[in-house]
Amino acid sequence: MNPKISFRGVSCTFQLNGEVFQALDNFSLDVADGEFITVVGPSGCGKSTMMNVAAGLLEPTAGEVLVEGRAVHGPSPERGVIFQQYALFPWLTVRENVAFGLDIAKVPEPERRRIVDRCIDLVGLTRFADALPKMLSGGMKQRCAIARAYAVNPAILLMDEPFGALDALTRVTMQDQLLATWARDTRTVVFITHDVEEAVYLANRVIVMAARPGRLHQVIPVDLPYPRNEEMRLSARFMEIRNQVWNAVYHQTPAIAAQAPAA
Ligand SMILES: Nc1ncnc2c1ncn2[C@@H]1O[C@H](COP(=O)(O)OP(=O)(O)OP(=O)(O)O)[C@@H](O)[C@H]1O
Repeated sequence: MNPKISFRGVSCTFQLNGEVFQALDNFSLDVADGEFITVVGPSGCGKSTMMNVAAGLLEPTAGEVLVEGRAVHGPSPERGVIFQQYALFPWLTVRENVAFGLDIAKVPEPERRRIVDRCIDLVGLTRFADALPKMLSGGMKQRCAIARAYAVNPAILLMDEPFGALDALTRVTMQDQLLATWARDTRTVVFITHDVEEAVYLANRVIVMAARPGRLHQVIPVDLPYPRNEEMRLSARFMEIRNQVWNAVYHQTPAIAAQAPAA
């Protein structure tokens, strides 16, 4: 079967203080339709750069990203993007923020209301539907951003550390909600995280990147069945894969190993 997303030899360079800096070097990866992949790696290894190319927000210096065989040259509603910074419109309520993409797509009113209510409910913000973003906590803002991305029902979700700013409990709940949504309504997901356990818990495959230059380091399949649950986090197999990902991330080089947090 043809991949949903295909990174083909993607390289990105930036000019930094008059010098050429290689943020991503010859990155190639196929992502299958409906696959959930997570991306981990040391800071500065090009994770966001890779995602920005897939989102169509950045043109690569070499190579290309194909979606269903078509080259990406700009953003598209088929690719929903969620960043750690919530990027909500401060003057719109939660409901209006979530409805934003549907307004642009001219989805008629009864249908729009149904979708907005469902997405707000999915992220647990029903009581705050008429609140402005300034009245929400960080976690609630992020849930609103996620509801907004879900509302336009993109075939591909590109998520750049979406749960990074959430407290531990909200984060675990959001992981389960994301997997439940994905199981009901399968999309292709590319999810960047710094959290190795989160990477293993969510993914079909964990992509480990390396830095200087940013590149693909290892692809680690996660052979745990779905639906995943809290008990699995304590299973021997989960710990085994988690340790494999941990070693791939933090023992790439002695310099990175020296900075590694306690395992
Ligand atoms: N627009 C830019 N101009 C110059 N350098 C850039 C630009 N964007 C990214 N870089 C550099 O490219 C490298 C990769 O950045 P990127 O944000 O993709 O890494 P990352 O793996 O997502 O990092 P982190 O985990 O810290 O978020 C970094 O060294 C960064 O400083």
